[in-house]
Amino acid sequence: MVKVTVCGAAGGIGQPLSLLLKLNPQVSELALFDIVNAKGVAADLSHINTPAIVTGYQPANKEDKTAIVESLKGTDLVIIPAGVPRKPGMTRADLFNINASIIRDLVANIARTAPNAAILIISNPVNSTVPIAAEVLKKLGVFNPKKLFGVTTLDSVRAETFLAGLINVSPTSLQGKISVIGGHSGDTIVPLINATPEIARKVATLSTDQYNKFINRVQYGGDEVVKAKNGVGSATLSMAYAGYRFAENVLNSLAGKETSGSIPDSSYVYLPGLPGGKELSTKYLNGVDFFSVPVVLEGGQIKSFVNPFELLKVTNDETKLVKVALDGLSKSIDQGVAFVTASKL
Ligand SMILES: NC(=O)C1=CN([C@@H]2O[C@H](COP(=O)(O)OP(=O)(O)OC[C@H]3O[C@@H](n4cnc5c(N)ncnc54)[C@H](O)[C@@H]3O)[C@@H](O)[C@H]2O)C=CC1
Ligand SMILES: O=C([O-])CC(=O)C(=O)O
Repeated sequence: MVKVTVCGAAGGIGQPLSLLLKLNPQVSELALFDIVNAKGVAADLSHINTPAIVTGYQPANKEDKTAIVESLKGTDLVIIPAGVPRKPGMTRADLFNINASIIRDLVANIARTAPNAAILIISNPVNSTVPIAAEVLKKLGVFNPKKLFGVTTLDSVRAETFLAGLINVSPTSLQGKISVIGGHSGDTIVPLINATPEIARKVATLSTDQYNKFINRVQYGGDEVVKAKNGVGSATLSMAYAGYRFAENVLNSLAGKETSGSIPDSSYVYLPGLPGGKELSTKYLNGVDFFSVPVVLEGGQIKSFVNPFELLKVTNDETKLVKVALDGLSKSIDQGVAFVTASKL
């Protein structure tokens, strides 16, 4: 019996993500929360002949807290794609002003109603919204760093797709063979494509220009979609796929299935809360505490992480990318932490 709650379920990501969750036979209850149209989406999905019972929760007005509380009661996993997406010309950081308070308030409700749930944050800027969530959970005394995940899977999905085209392999075959670490925006995204000898041999055939273009495309893949959608939003379908891929990892771990032997999917996490995480942060990350690393899951939470610098092959070029990433990350993390410090919960 697993209950999953999606906050922002009626949005561009929320709808296809909820569809994919409805198809998962492990999900017994799917609670859809949104400030608009959650009931409509729930009614629609509820006709699909899979076991999950789908319910929609929508507040009657701004003061109404019943809907969010009911959607969260007894939930095992909360996935959050609530908030505004980018328009052309905006960076993810430009979303902070609106999305920071949305995440703060949703996570405060989770802390009070479902403190043991695993939380997956999709809303941007992920580099700041995850620190916001962590600070809220800390302030309310229920922070479990093993259960807070920033969803960066779309960066891996893009890296697998774009690299496959360059080295002539099937994109699917690259899952678990390469890795993406760091954060989730522009130059904080660091693809590690030499992690396994088999792929590193093929990568060695790429020219410097091909390599640089590949890195840039993964780092700015989000902009490619924002531009193509031309004012209508950002990635939704590929994100729903990526979010589901990570959620499925969590669901599988809840069902007792072990993370497979290849490199597991990364997530943006609070390292000092994980065994060996503070050492990783101090030794390799200049004290930056939030970072996306491959995570091994067990029972719906993080069991351990793969230290990329000790267990995966990180080249000199990739080390330089990490240095650049740390700069941007520390600013975004500080901004998120300061926001919650100044907030009344
Ligand atoms: N982590 C990642 O890799 C990615 C993150 N994103 C981010 O995901 C977020 C959502 O994107 P879209 O689904 O395209 O946007 P959207 O505008 O289509 O949907 C957002 C939904 O959130 C709802 N919402 C707003 N405030 C809410 C609240 N307080 N509680 C519950 N629901 C609320 C809206 O009513 C709407 O249905 C954006 O911040 C976007 O930047 C998008 C793509 C990739
Ligand atoms: O680019 C955006 O704003 C949405 C996003 O995070 C992505 O597509 O990676």
